[in-house]
Amino acid sequence: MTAPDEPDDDGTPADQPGGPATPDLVEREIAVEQAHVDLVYGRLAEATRTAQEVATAGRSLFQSDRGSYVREEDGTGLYERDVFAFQAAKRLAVLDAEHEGLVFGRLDRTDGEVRYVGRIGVRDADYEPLVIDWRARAAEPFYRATPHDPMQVVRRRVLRCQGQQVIGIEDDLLDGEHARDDLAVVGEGALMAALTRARGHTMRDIVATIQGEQDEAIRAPYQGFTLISGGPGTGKTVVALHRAAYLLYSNRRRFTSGGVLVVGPSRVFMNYIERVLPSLGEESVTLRPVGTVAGDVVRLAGERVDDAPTAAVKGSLRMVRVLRRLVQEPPQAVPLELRLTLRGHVLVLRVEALERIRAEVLAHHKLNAGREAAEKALLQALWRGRPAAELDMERDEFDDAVTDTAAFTMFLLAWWPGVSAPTALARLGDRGLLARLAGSTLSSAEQDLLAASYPRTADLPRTADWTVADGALLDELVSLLGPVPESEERDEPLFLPDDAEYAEVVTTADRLTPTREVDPFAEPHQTYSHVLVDEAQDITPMQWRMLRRRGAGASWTIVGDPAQSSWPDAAETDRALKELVGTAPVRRFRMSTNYRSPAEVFDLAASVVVRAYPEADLPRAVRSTGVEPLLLVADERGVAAGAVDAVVDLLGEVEGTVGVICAPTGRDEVRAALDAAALPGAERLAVVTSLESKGLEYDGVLVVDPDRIVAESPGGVRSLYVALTRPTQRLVTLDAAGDGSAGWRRSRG
Ligand SMILES: Nc1ncnc2c1ncn2[C@@H]1O[C@H](COP(=O)(O)OP(=O)(O)OP(=O)(O)O)[C@@H](O)[C@H]1O
Repeated sequence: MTAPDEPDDDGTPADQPGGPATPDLVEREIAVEQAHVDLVYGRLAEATRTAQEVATAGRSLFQSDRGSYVREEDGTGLYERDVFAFQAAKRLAVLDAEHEGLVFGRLDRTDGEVRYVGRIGVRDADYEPLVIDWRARAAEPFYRATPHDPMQVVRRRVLRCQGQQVIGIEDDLLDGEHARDDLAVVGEGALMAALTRARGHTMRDIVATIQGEQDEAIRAPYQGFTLISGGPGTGKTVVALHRAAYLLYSNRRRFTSGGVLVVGPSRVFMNYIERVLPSLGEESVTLRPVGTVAGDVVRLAGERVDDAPTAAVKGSLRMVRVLRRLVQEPPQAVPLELRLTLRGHVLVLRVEALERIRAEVLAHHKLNAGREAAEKALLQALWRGRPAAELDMERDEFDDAVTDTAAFTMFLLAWWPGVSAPTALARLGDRGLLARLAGSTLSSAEQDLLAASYPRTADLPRTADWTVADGALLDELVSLLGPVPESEERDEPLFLPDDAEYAEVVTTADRLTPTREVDPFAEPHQTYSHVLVDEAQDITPMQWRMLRRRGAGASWTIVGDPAQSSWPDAAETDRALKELVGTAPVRRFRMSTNYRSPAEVFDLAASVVVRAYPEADLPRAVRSTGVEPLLLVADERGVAAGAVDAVVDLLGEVEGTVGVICAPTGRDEVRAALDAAALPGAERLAVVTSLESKGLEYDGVLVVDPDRIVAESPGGVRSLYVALTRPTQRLVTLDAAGDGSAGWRRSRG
């Protein structure tokens, strides 16, 4: 591509590389870029029209008009030629609706070539590229070139657009030596411009300003495990999402047919990130909060959370042992004896024999797949115990006669019923049974907690009652029990009906074509060819097992920061992750720059976390606002009233969102006080717990009663660290006690 015509140069020194940009110059440069952007949109509009015409004409010709019959191969050729344009136009419609700017970058190279970079690749009628897809190799220098290693790029330009209008440009001069005299350089730098803009309620893509170290992680090969670490605000989440889009681009066949699963901490978080992939033109990724990953095998809402100590028991690897014992238990209310009459003779199997048979069958079969084997074993035992002298029968005849009796058939169904995972898990509410199963595995206090979380009612817990941690236990049970035979599902069905509502932001329906070789009875879990896990520091060992079932043959991207963990036993999660990785190849990337919080805010947060967690990976903040965090103390009216005052000020100080972060037991009171105050600008406000604030960000943040957050979270100070690192602009804290006793302040390093 050659450089588009520059408008007439008025010859002022301001046009020289590096010189100050006058408003005139900026306007003229914008006009140049607008001309190219118009060309691209014009080309796409033209391609859409042709594709639609061909589609319509082709359909009518093939369907009815025998007179103007067109040979099939001609029609196919027309379709093929325009399918690309049609698909591109369809994607553009998505992008247009979702996002500003299909074209966002330009590279001026030392050899005079100009390359435009955009969300998708577009060619002109002669097949010359008008825009290169950001994921293509030719676009790499846009993200990697630096003044130190310019990669043949003289000037990198970022275009800011609103719809199809170019409204701003930001340049970096990377190679002054090779710059033409008339090469203009304008703007303050695209990154800073992007970072200082106010935030909305959903995350934006960063495709125009991806930084070098981020780009390396995004474009890393897919095989094995890619582990991305870094402190708060270093872009781990956006990098992971752009990586998903990159993998789909560079290995489309593999990943669209095999599927990509993105797992995050909560539904709020998934809603926050859900627009990033569509804005990059990717609709085919499955997004799931970790609480509903098991939604493919059991019905669950996965919204409720257990209190911290209970969640810790349910997440521990020790639960595997408890559940294995649970499935060995005879189901509730099974008959203790088999007794039937055959040709006047009474045949009996007593409880000891039955227990032996059950254990033997379960040693080789999952419970729900074991009934046939159980039947055979019962027949064998009856045969061995028959009065052989008096009952003169061949074996086949004997078996037929026994299985024909109603007593045997009814016994078998009652003694070996199909058991669903929810039915099995609910039995842990039986404290006596739990003591038997977990006596040597869980402490008595832990058993109490577990039993109390499954109330003993006549009915099963409702779908909405299962907690996030229960999801992994139910999943483990499905894998231990196998699917319930369809004919006898008595409670919650194992497979979801078509209209089931579960939290899948983008469905995989398209992906699951009938050609997939998955036998749902052999392996009920949906599997994926790439699994991407965000906030991995909070994935419990039981949840890692659940995720592993979704990605048995997958490649993985795992993103996290141990210093933000809310799991009490960091070593145990670490072990679980190591077990998952095994001997597979591992690639590690560390993100080192905090793009979210100003230095003043991050310094405070860092000083708090290092005391409790000295090994925290502290990034360098890229911005500074000159405004120190405000540390307030509630007066005699209490924290809720103090929070309302502080929020009024914050709403006035920042343009975008304001987050109020509370301890779990304090949130409702603060929310009620804010609701009652009915503040103008309340639509910009969110009141959340520190757990719920994971992965999110707000322009202004009020952290209410930091000591209480530390006290109520299993992650302790690490949970407070999460809260303190959410602001993009302003941080305010509000202590409850006015006597200077706030522990978190005293413990600052
Ligand atoms: N290259 C970039 N250009 C523009 N903005 C960026 C860039 N990298 C990151 N950001 C912004 O920085 C903020 C933090 O990014 P992100 O949420 O991905 O960080 P994180 O490392 O996942 O944080 P945490 O661990 O705290 O959840 C987001 O607003 C993101 O858009």
